[in-house]
Amino acid sequence: MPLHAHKEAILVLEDGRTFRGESFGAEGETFGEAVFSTGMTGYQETLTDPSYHQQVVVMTAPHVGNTGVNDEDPESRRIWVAGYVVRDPARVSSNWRAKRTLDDDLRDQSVVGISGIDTRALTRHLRERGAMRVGISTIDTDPEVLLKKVLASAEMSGANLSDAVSTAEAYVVPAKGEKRFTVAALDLGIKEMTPERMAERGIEVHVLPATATLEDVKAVGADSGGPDGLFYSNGPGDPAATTGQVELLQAALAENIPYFGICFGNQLFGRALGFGTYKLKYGHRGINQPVMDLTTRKVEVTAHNHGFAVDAPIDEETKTPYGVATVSHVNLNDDCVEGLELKDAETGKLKGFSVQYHPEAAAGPHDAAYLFDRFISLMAKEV
Ligand SMILES: NC(=O)CC[C@H](N)C(=O)O
Repeated sequence: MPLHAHKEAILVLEDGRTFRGESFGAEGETFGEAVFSTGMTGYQETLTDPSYHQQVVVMTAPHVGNTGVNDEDPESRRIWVAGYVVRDPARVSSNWRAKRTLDDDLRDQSVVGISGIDTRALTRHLRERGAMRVGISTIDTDPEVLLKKVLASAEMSGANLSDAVSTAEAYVVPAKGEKRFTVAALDLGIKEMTPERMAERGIEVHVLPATATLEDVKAVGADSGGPDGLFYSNGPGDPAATTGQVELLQAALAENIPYFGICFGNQLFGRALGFGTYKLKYGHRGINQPVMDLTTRKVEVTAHNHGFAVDAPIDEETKTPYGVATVSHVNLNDDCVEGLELKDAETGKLKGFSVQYHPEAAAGPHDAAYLFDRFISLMAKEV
């Protein structure tokens, strides 16, 4: 199926750098934080990851859309990226699962994109200057006009976005096979593959809205004494702008509810333990990031999507009101904190852990899937 006829489009960064191309997906105007993803596969998973809410994603892979869009790979109910930037969109979808083209899907979901851009130059610019606000427009292609609007658009620092992407109602993902544990999972922007990975290990997952209280958490599995564990998902926004969920986690830790967190859930775990968070220059987004598990010294190749990180000392124990915290994983590219662990100060038993990357990684790699088994061991009190 050929691409639709496309209009002239313009992309303007907040520092004034301008790129011209043609519209891809919906026509119109959009704003967000410009970030780049180095994943060569998994564009459907990227587009539908709620953590990308209010971000304009630049794909470094030059040819995007080859396998079209199917109904199995979305990570949530819709596309969340605020805009999409590609070099060369595929003109045909070549996959037996494809139901529509990427161009059509972006149009149907009113996602404004731009193609024909020198994405290598744009990525190099973002690497050198850092992630920044951007606008894409097919409505007014005067860079001066668009720049003014970009400068008036929302910043990512300080943005609290979880409520906007979270589920309105709690729901249950049943355990597959024999049910072993019941977990309360706070949806801060959860990806569908996360409860799935738990369910296939015998966990009944009660997904709760981001606004859930300690009572809501404790009501999960109340007939068998409350939840076996608490999980915090990935999600968009600045972890420093969140207080309610940090306090909820502190209250849960004080009650010794075993904890597992992914990505935003790692950052909020860090904050609950008293660490700060900071904005990375341009973040980690892709599926080939090398991370070392500091306990085993084993290196995993992992999927990432984060622009913030936890500020915690590596190779040092930190005493907290909830136990002793340590950094469990680091990124080998930039030594950034990629995982945290909390142990009981007296018994040395694990109380909670979290990682900054994505062990559920629907588009792969699956090196980190062992972390879901670790959550099982934590709830079974084996570690
Ligand atoms: N995927 C995530 O959970 C991202 C967390 C946070 N919004 C960040 O950008 O760092």
